[in-house]
Amino acid sequence: MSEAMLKYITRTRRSSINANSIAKIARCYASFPSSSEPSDVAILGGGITGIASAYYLSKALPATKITIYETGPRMGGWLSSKRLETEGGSILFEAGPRTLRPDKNGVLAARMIQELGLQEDTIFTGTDSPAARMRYIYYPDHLVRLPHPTFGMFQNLRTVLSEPLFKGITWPLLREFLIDARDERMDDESVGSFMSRRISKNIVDQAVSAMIHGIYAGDVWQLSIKSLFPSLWRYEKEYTSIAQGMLGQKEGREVTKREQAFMQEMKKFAWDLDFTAKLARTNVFTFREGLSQFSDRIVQKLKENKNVVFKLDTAIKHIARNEHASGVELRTVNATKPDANVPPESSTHTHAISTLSAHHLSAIALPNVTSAVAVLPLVPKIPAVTVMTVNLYFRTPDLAPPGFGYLIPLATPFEQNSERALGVVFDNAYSPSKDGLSNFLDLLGGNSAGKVVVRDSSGNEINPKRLAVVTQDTVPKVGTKVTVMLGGHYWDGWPAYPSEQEGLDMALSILKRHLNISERPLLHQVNLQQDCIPQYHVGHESRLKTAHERLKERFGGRLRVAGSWIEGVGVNDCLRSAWDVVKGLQEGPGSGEKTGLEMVGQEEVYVRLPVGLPTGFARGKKEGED
Ligand SMILES: C=Cc1c2[nH]c(c1C)Cc1[nH]c(c(CCC(=O)O)c1C)Cc1[nH]c(c(C)c1CCC(=O)O)Cc1[nH]c(c(C)c1C=C)C2
Repeated sequence: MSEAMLKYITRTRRSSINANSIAKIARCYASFPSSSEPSDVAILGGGITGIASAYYLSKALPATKITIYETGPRMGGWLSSKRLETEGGSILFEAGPRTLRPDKNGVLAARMIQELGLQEDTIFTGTDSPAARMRYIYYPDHLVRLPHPTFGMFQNLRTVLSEPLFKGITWPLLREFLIDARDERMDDESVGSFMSRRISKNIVDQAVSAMIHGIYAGDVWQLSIKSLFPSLWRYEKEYTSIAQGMLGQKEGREVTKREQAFMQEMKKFAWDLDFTAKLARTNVFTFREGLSQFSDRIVQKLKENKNVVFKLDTAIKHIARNEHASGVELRTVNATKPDANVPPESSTHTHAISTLSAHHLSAIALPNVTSAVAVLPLVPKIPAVTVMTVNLYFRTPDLAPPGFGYLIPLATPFEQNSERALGVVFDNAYSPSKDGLSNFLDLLGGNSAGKVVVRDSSGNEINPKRLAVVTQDTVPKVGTKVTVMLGGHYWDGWPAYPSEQEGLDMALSILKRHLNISERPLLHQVNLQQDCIPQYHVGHESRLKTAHERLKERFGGRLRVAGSWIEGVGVNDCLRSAWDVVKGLQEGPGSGEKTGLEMVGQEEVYVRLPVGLPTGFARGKKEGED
């Protein structure tokens, strides 16, 4: 019996119990969902975490009513792909993330692709492609191609010995295993501090800061080593050095029991083995219509389900436990026509999953009373950075070198990066056009008629199926497509951001200086993504633990959280966060203790996987196989 029911009965007992009140109790009992059954769940936020949570929930608990509340007019959040028309076709631009990786949490995206029948629209970029092998850092005044095993020992050695990028890095890296492990009492530190303590400050300023720009657009001197690279943090403690920790993995990779259980669960899925074989050779993947096609397909699937309701253009003003503590109450207004005279609409749900930012959630969870007592925010402050992405398309092909793109480290002199760019993505690398393949594809008609046989450069006949490549851009002759990334931590505390025109000018100036591109772009799109990447600053884990305690205390398991501020900032991490929060809801016992953050900072038990054991999907089985 619920806490609310008990309260009701106690109150009723004080007065006389008669037939009427017994009937009232019975009615009341029937209207209360059993203690923690998630029969009516509100999902706050229609970004990728929100819709993935709805998707997993609708599969795990099909009878549950799900309502997704989204402030904006569309679902998908930061996943935003747009097609721009140009001569003879169109070019697809991504404002936010553009590719996904199949490894680790990527197994969830892979699984959804199969479940949603998206394989035919998936663009796979191979592990042996230029995108996977050729990555660059701009330092101090030119692009440096990073060493890769496929370039051979001689070439790699030459790069390391001749490039200023590697100055003050190579030797400290080799003797890292001699450096003493940290003091036991140290609870966290910045990535920059950890790496300079164990290796050198040069490696931080010249290299690690670049990598951190490419993932978090953040400041290496503020971000937490414990939250961003937990295995490196652990190797130092358990093995006394990073090098020895890595060597230790040769006997079999160590994973937490939680990860092992997740992988085992993923393996039970009835994988299409052709698909997983492709994924095993894939570095990154995307879709014909960009990453929005992925979120759109999830939404389309959800729309087929009569238990799922979408509330677009609906801003949540307030969230609290309802009167009987048997659920949560939301107060919402129309986001397009906010009118102070129209009272907010109220709705009650047995549970809510918030996929909002930590800041947004804390703002709507403030108690509705004017009180002199300051109330602690539900989630302690987790900052976020703003990134401006500038998509550009030039008519001339190959204006950028082959490869994924380049990153700009902190150490790059100001005069080489006065615009404070973080890096540039060469979008052609993962998004091929029909061009180049078009000759082959034209021949295909003849081939299927038995007239023409297509051969590769070694004279081997090419299977026509191999040529049926999915492409994003539809122009007959592809030009150069790049995205310049600006801002991030460099813009922290700025009262205003550059305008679209200023962003465009800054991007063109960077490309002129770094790649000598002076052509005017045929197409461009400037996207200001405000507060798009949460920053896991030093102490992040303890902030999450605090949030867990407050959520538990104030919402008793009725409000759960998921999103990019919890398990990682990538799309795959958001899917994992959605998966985990739904698992938590599905597991009845102890649900009042659950918040979506219950796994944070737990004493982890590690197990060793047998050598070469692949990730969750790679050993998939056909349905019915043991
Ligand atoms: C809007 C800009 C973003 C920057 N980082 C991310 C976004 C969305 C998130 C992110 N980017 C990467 C990862 C690692 C895991 C992965 O999925 O690969 C994460 C969590 C790697 C990455 N960085 C860039 C690209 C194209 C990718 C591949 C994944 C993706 O499409 O986002 C380029 C890049 N991203 C940022 C910058 C400054 C940058 C510079 C070249 C910031």
